[in-house]
Amino acid sequence: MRYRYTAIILCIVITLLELVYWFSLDFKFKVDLSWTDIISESFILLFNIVLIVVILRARLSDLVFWPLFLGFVLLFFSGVPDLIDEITQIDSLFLSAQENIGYILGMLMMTLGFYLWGEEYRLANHRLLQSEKKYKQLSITDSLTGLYNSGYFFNVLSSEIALARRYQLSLSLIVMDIDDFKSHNDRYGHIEGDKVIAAMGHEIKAVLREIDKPFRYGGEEFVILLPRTNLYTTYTIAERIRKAVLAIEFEPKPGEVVKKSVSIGVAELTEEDLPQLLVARADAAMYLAKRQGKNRVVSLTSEEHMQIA
Ligand SMILES: Nc1nc2c(ncn2[C@@H]2O[C@H](COP(=O)(O)OP(=O)(O)OP(=O)(O)O)[C@@H](O)[C@H]2O)c(=O)[nH]1
Repeated sequence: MRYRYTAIILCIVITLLELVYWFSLDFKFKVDLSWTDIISESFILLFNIVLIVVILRARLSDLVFWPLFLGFVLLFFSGVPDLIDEITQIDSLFLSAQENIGYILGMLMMTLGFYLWGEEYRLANHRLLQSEKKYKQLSITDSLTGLYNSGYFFNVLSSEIALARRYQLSLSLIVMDIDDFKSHNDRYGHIEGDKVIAAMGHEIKAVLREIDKPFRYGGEEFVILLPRTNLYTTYTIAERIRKAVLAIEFEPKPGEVVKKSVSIGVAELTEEDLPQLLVARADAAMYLAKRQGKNRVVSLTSEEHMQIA
């Protein structure tokens, strides 16, 4: 910024030198100066002032500022001889060359400056959109697993249910909980526990289709929404997840290989289901899986749920 004001001071000095040069010439004021000439020249002067204030006040990068500023200076110095020519009778080859060359170069520099300004604006806008997208993604993502977080679950659940109802599509839900996780945490520590949760998140993602939405629901609990999927297919997918997860080998201590199983509950949306009821049914199925010995998938229809509730 300091250099920018130095450049302005330099401009003023050059203008003063120009005026000295002008007064050293042999000239006469025009006697037939009209009001329209005076008004139009005043407006050009005003335009110049506004232009330089805009250029100085806008937070421009050096790449944009210098072509614009140089363009302004050249246009300004091509305007000075034009002004002299308007109000005096003078014949100077130097002034006429200054006017024409200054005008052409000034216009070129201004064009370049405005082009670069536009490009920078476009790029900044693009970056802003990208970071907005990134922050939105972060706000709905669980940092440990990379799955969606539980806060986002209920938003998606309502919209998926609305969509399924509107187009008469099936929709299923999986609730999954890691077995005996407390003892794993107690034995190997919280960090090793986190590694299990992260690896399971990764495995769930790998098994699912693009349209399925997995969430980390609580500490060691996951839920998965499966649009356009009936209970039977969901059961098959849940089995695939259970086997894939069970195949992961953890080594929380050197030489000690551990495998972790999961209990899974599965439910399908019925016509009269409220969102909470679908979750409660899949949850009840998961607890049934725990009670039946863990490491298994249990599905519950709404009739079966009513019988055990
Ligand atoms: N490492 C780690 N542990 C967690 C996290 N969230 C919850 N836990 C732990 O998970 C354990 C859950 O234990 P319980 O709910 O008793 O269940 P469990 O030991 O898995 O037993 P079952 O569910 O019956 O198989 C608790 O010890 C919690 O402290 C987490 O983000 N990281």
